[in-house]
Amino acid sequence: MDKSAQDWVDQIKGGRGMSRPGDDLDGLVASLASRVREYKVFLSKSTGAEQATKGRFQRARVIKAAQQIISAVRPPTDQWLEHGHHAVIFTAVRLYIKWRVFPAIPIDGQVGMDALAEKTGVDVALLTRIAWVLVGAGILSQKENQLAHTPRSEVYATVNPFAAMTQMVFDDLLTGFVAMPKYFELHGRKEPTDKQLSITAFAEGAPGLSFWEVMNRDPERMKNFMTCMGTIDAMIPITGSYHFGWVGERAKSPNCPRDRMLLVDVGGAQGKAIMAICGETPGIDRTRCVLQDLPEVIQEARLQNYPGLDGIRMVEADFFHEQPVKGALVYYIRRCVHCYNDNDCVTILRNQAEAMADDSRLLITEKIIEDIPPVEVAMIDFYMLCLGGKERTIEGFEMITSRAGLKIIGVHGGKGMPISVIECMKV
Ligand SMILES: C[S@@+](CC[C@H](N)C(=O)[O-])C[C@H]1O[C@@H](n2cnc3c(N)ncnc32)[C@H](O)[C@@H]1O
Repeated sequence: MDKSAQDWVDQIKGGRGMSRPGDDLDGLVASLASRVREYKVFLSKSTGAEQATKGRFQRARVIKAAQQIISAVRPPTDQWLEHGHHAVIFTAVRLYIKWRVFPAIPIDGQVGMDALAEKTGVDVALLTRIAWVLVGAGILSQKENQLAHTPRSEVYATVNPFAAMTQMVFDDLLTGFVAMPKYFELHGRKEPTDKQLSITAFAEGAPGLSFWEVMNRDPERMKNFMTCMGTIDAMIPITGSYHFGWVGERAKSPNCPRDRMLLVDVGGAQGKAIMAICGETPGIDRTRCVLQDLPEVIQEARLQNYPGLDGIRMVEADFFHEQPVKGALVYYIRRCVHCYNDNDCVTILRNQAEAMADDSRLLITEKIIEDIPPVEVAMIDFYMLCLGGKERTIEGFEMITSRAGLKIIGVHGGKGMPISVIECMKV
C-alpha cells in the first residue's frame, strides 16, 4: 500500500524505519574496529608495491564496514538527500576543475575569496556558493573568508589522471545517466542491442551515432577520454595469466607452414599488448605477428614507430567486417568485447571464427565478473551501459561465444581477477 509522508514520519518516530539486520550498531562498530586493525597491520607489513596493488581491496573493507554503520543510522527516508548531495558535490567539483579554481588555491597556504574570484574570472558570489558545498563536503577548508586545500582537493590542483577521470565521468557519462529514463521509454526496457543506438548519443541529441562517433566529434574530449583509458589500462596486467610459450614451440614444428601467422592482436591499439607478449615469449617470430586495428589507429602506431613493434606487421581492419588474416595460430582480442552489446559482440567474434583454422585459438581477454559483483565492478558495468557495452559473467561469455560458433576450452585467470583470458576454438 502507498504510504503518505506522515506515515513515514510516524514510522521513523516509532523507530520502525531502522528495524533492519544492520541495526546491531555495537556489532557494526566492532566489525569496523577489526577492519581498521587489519588495515593497519597490512600497512605496517606491506611494501609500497603491495600497497599500490592490494591497498584498494584492504581500504574497501574498511570503507564498507564504515558505510554499514552509516546505513544503520541514517533513516531510509533520507536517501534522497544522499543522492542529491552526491550530484551537487560532483557538479561543484567539475565546475572548479573547469574554471581552474583548484590550481589557483595555494598548496601550502590560503587565499581570500575575492582574490580567488579575481584570479579565476568567476563572480565572487557564485564562487562562494560553490565553495560552501565543497567546504561542507570536506573537500576544501575555509576559515573566515580564506579558502585552503585539503588532501581531497589537492588531487584536483594539477593536471593528472584523477582529475581527468572526474571530468570523464561527468562529461561523458552523466548526460547518459540523466537521459536513461527517456531512452528506455523510447527503445524499450532492455539492454541496447545496436552500437548505433548508444545512450550517450541519444543524450547528446545525436541518435544513430555510436559512443565512439560521438566522442570523435571533439578531439579535446577524446584526448581526455584516452588519458583515462590509459590510466585504467596501466592498472591491468597484460601478461601472466596465459602462457604463450606453446606458440613459439608450434611455430618451429615441421607441420606449421612458415607463412602461417602466429598471433593477430585484433583491436590492438598502439600495440602495447603485442609488444609485451612478443617481448616475454621466446621463439615468437615478430614477422609472423600482426597488429590490427582501425586505419586511423594503425596510422598513428606507424607514426609512433615504437622499437618494440619492429618487424610486427600492421594491418588496417574493421572487426565488424571479414578479417584479412586467415588461419593464424592465435587471434587475441583484449578489452574490445566489453565495449559492445551482445549482438555486436557476436558479429565481432563470428568474424574471427570465420578467419580461424580448425586448430586456431581465439583468446578473449576481458574481466570476468561475478554474479553478484562487488559494487565498484557493478558501477563500471553501469558506465559501460552508457557506452553501449557490458561487463560479463562467464555465462555471458559462454552465450556470445556459442552464438558466434566458438567453444570455450579454457579460462585463465578467473573471477575476481582484473583480467582473464578465455580461450576458444571453432565449434
Ligand atoms: C579499449 S581499446 C583496447 C585496446 C587494446 N586491445 C588494449 O587492450 O589496450 C579498444 C580498441 O578497439 C579498437 N576498435 C574499435 N572499433 C573497432 C573496429 N570496428 N575494428 C577494429 N578495431 C576497433 C579501438 O581502436 C581500440 O584500439
